[in-house]
Amino acid sequence: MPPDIHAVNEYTLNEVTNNQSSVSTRMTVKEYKRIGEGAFGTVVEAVLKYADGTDVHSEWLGPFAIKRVPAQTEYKSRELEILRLVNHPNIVSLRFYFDKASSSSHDKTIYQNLVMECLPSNLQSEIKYYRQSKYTIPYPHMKAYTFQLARAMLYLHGFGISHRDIKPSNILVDPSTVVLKVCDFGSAKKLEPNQPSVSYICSRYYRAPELIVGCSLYSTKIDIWGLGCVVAEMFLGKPIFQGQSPESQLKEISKLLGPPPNTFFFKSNPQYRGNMYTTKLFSCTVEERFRQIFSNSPPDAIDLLLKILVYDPDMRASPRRVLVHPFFNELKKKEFQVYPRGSSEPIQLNLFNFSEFELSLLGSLKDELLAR
Ligand SMILES: Nc1ncnc2c1ncn2[C@@H]1O[C@H](COP(=O)(O)OP(=O)(O)OP(=O)(O)O)[C@@H](O)[C@H]1O
Repeated sequence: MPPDIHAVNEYTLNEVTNNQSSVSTRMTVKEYKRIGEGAFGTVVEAVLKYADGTDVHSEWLGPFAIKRVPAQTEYKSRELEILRLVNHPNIVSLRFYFDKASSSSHDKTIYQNLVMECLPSNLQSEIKYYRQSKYTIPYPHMKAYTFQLARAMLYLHGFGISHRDIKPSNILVDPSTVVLKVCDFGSAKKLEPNQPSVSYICSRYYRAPELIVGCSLYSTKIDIWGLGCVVAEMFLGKPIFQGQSPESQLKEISKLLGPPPNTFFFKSNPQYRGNMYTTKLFSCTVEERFRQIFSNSPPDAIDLLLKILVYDPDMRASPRRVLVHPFFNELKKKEFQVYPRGSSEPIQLNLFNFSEFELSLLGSLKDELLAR
C-alpha cells in the first residue's frame, strides 16, 4: 500500500491482534493522516505491516482507520466487544486491535486502538457536498443508502444491539461504489428486556422523542428514529429537527408531528415534568404537514417518513417494514444501476445478498422483499 506516504507516526508493537484469527503478532503501524476527532477519541488513517521477520508478510496493508480511545479499566470495552461480534456488509469491519501507551511522557493513559477498514467519506460530508451546489444526493443513491442503513439496523437489532448514536457523521459511505457502512459503536449496547438504560444518549438532533422525555426502558426503535432523521436530512439538505436545547428538541418535533399525545408521556416516563408542547403549531393534518415540509420529495419517500417519524416507538416501522417499503422498489429492478458521483459509467449494486440470519429476521416478509 501507499509506498511514499509521509508517516506522521510510525511504531512497532509486539502484540497486534488480528480480529478474524484472534492471533496476536508483532506489527509496524504507520499513521499519516488525522481523519476524525470525536468526543472520546481520535481517528487516524494508517497502514500496517507484519514485523515478525517473515518475508511473506512484508507488504503494507490498508489503508485503515484507527480509532484511539482511552482503554477501559473497570469494564470491557463495549465497542470492541460489539465490533468483534458483528460481520455485515453495511457495518464497518474491525481488522486488528491493540492497546498502546500514549507517546507523550506526561500522559500515562493506555489507549485502545481499533483498526478498521477505511471509507473515504460519510453522509454528513455527502449531504454538505451536494447542498453547496444547491442539489440533494441523487434519489437512486438516497434509496441505496437508506436500504443499506435499514439492513444494518435489521442485523444489529437481530442481536438486540442498539447503536444509540445514529447520525450522518457516523454513517460512512464510499461515493464511488455507493456502499454504506455504519461506524462508531462507542455508544452501542445490547438492550435487555425490562433492564433500564441511560436516556442521555444519542446526539440531540437525532434523539427519539422517548429519549428526550427521559424514558429508560426504550427499545432499538430509537435507532429507527435516527434513520428517519437521516433520510429527512438527505431530502432537505439540513437536519430536520434542530433544537437549540435538549427540551426544545421536542418542540421542533411537534412542529412536524403535532403535539405529543398524553399517552406518549405516560408510556415513556410518567415522572416527566417538562414542557409537553400541547399547542398545535399548524392547522392542517399531519400528512399535509409532511407534504408541506417535504414539498420537493417524492410521495413514496414521504410515506416512508410518515411510518418512521412516529411518537410511539411501538407504532414506528421496524427495519424489516422499512426494507419492504415501495420506496425501494426501483432497487429491485434487474436493470437498476447508479452513476457514482462524477462518473459517466453506471455501476450495479449488490444490495440483496442477504445471509441466512438476515432472511430469518425478515420472516414472513422475506418473499415480498426478494420478489423481483
Ligand atoms: N472506518 C472509518 N473510515 C473512515 N472514517 C472513519 C472511520 N471511522 C470513523 N471515521 C471518521 O471519524 C469520525 C469519528 O469517529 P467516531 O464517530 O467513531 O469517533 P467518536 O469519538 O465516537 O466521535 P463522535 O463523538 O463524533 O461520535 C467519524 O465521524 C468518521 O467521519
